[in-house]
Amino acid sequence: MIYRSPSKILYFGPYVNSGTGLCLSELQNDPELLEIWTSLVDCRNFTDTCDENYPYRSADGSCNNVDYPEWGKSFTPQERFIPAHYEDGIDYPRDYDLPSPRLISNKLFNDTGEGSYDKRKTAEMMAWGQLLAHDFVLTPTIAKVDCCDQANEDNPACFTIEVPEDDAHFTSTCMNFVRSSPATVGCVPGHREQVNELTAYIDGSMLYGSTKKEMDGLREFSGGRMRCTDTNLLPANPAGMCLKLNHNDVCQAAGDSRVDVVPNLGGNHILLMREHNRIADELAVINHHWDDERVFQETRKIIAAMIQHISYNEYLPGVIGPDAMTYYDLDLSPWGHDDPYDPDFNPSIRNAFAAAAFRFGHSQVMPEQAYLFHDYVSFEHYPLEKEFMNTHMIQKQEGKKVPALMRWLSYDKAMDTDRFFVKEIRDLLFLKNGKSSDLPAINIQRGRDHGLPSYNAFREHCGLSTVSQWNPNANEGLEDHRWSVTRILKDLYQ
Ligand code: HEM
Ligand SMILES: [Ca+2]
Repeated sequence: MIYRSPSKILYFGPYVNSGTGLCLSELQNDPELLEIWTSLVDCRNFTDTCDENYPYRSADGSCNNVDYPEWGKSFTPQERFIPAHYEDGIDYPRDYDLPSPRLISNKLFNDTGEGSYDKRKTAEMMAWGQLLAHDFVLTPTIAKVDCCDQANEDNPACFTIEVPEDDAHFTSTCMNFVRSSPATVGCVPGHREQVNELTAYIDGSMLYGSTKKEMDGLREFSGGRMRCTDTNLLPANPAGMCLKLNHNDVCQAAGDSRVDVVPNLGGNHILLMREHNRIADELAVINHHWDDERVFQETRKIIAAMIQHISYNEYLPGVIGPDAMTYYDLDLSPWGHDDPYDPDFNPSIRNAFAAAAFRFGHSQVMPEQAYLFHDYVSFEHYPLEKEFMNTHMIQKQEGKKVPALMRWLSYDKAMDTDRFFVKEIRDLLFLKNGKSSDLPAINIQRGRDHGLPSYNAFREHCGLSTVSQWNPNANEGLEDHRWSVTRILKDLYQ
């Protein structure tokens, strides 16, 4: 599997679209194109050899499977469940005749009081989902560009979202959107794929990093420990993009660069870092003969196992329910080890899982962040829109309030998993200087950017009936949707 420098490959799309009149297979054999292609692309063939006897995971996920050393490695293209569907078969998003994602968001996702807190799932269910997502996928975008600026009208990195003129929140008719970095599979010109910058394995890479360089930068190199501040917080990241609204606030350094997005995420990162150091200290005491490397790697192995266990034993049953756990043979054995490892299965993240399915968690996002104090009665609430990229809740009083943040997550409830998204992420995402964005609208546009095929194509792939009529009572109707939802979809897509 080969990953190419994304910013360069971008120019392949416009070249093909510029009316050569050739189809992809012809282009692949066209000497002129191939010459341009080879001058642009950076084919990173995997050249390392795997040491079959090395007992720990590599930092970048390579060599997990010695027969396919690049499977699940960081900086490789994402896989697909079903083939990509672009307008031109190569890289142009399928948006012809499709409604504006913000219009869909207004009609389908707007929480006008129907959305409610989940009766059982704690806020930590949401927070763990986000943490877990940041263990297995980060899809880079091309650059930081203001695509609504006229100067970027023809920028191929841009794919702005059209905002309806009568929008109840946004006054501008343009919402910024930058396309994901392109890549292709195989060392030949091909259709557009997207990259995963992280190890696809649940291996704690949000804590340790997804390259050796990142990992080394986060290690203390003493006693097997991870670096932390004197007050047991994450080390500072001087290059971070957080808000720093208060004098002593700093951005945090972690294995995943999104650590500062919301306090619930930073809090969970701190939890893992502290747990690593707690275990490392204990292992070092009982194993005097172990050096720093041994203590670090053994601890890392235990932490990854803990993350996997929590995810499969507690989180996943909460998400899909006990019946689906059993149906898909996902229940863990109550004792001993299972060995369901399949060496022929590529564990790379599937594009539609990252760009669509696992974003279900955005519906669980609560409208606030909070502290809950020792008495389990006194709260201090902060509106979510004030907390995006804001590390103050974590760093206030040198981190003394982190336990109260984690207590809140373990006690209060997440929002229901449904079609409603709180206004804090639907209207006010990343609010700064009066400008903000809409997360579920971005999710829809991201699906189009990545060439995800239609809902019907996925229904077919999942063994569900395909739909050709709106009437839920008719044959080939949207029978597994409520009529209230079908009606909205019908208005939008008919
Ligand atoms: C306050 C909480 C959260 C915020 C502010 C947030 C925000 C975001 C943003 C801004 C993106 C990038 C969207 C894009 O440009 O395409 C994103 C992606 C994503 N989010 Fe969330 N999110 C939150 C919670 C969650 C939760 C609870 C889950 C899952 C249970 C989740 C799963 C994902 C996934 C899988 C992606 C795609 C990542 C990638 O491929 O790079 N997020 N989120
Ligand atoms: Ca990982």
